[in-house]
Amino acid sequence: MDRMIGIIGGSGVYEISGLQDARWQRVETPWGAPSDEVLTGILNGVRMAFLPRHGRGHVHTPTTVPYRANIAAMKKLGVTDLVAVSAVGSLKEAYAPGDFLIVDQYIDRTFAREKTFFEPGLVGHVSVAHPTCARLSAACVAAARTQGMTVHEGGTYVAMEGPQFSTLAESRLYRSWGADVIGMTGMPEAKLAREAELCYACVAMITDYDCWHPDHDAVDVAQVVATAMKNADKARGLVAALPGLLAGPAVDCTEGCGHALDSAIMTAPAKRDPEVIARCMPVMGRVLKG
Ligand SMILES: CSC[C@H]1O[C@H](OP(=O)(O)O)[C@H](O)[C@@H]1O
Ligand SMILES: Nc1ncnc2[nH]cnc12
Repeated sequence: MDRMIGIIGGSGVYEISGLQDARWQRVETPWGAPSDEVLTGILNGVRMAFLPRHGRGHVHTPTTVPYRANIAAMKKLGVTDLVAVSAVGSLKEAYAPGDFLIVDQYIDRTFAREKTFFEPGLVGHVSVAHPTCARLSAACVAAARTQGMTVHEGGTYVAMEGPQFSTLAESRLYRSWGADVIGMTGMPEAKLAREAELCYACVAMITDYDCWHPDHDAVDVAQVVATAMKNADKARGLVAALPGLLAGPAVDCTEGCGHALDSAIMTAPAKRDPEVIARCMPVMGRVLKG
């Protein structure tokens, strides 16, 4: 099998263009339906799957996005390399609206979401010390450079519950922690991708200065949408450059993403719940089979 690229599109990115044999298809998972149908097709010889995170027309709040179904749908379609595109606020002067940042760390402040595929009857713990795939992230940086984009390599994303934007005190607190950008959807997406043994990278599109910057108005949806629209073509250019950088057979990722579950499962085989095993098979089949 060859590598397959999955794209989860964030606010302002509800489709990708240029796919051969493009079709929107329904995918069902044990965790229900994903945010929308998935657009599949071929781009420059590489199989692609695109899913708008909030659904076409933006129907899901950051809390109600069906994160488990989204990751499971990508896995089920055969995706090996999953790139998330996310609109974010900047927490640093040097990261200006219109710039892109390839995230490599997260602070997870979300609290009202299902964050794991594991459940009683099948308990496991994966490492998220390095929550993104360095190989895939490097490809995203290279793809951004082919488009002449201003791209920052590595940075910490604060995932907040939302849907309200931050208070000034919160924004200042996150800055004091040294975080770089803030958004509402990066978690639990990255954690679930790790449990599903997918390579995951996050292309953060900076749309605003949140509310801490003395020279800029506090963020509102109009600002986010205007900057996202202005930069959507750049994001699409980055996506179009990925197949040329990632094409090839689906050999094990050098970063070990495809083996995240090797020593993760704690529940003794005799104590595992067959129903839970059946449910988790589409995402953890590699270690649950046999
Ligand atoms: C439209 S402003 C807030 C909204 O935008 C970001 O979405 P995404 O991460 O899917 O690009 C942010 O996380 C919020 O969900
Ligand atoms: N300032 C901000 N806070 C949270 N999510 C965002 N998405 C885009 N800008 C944001």
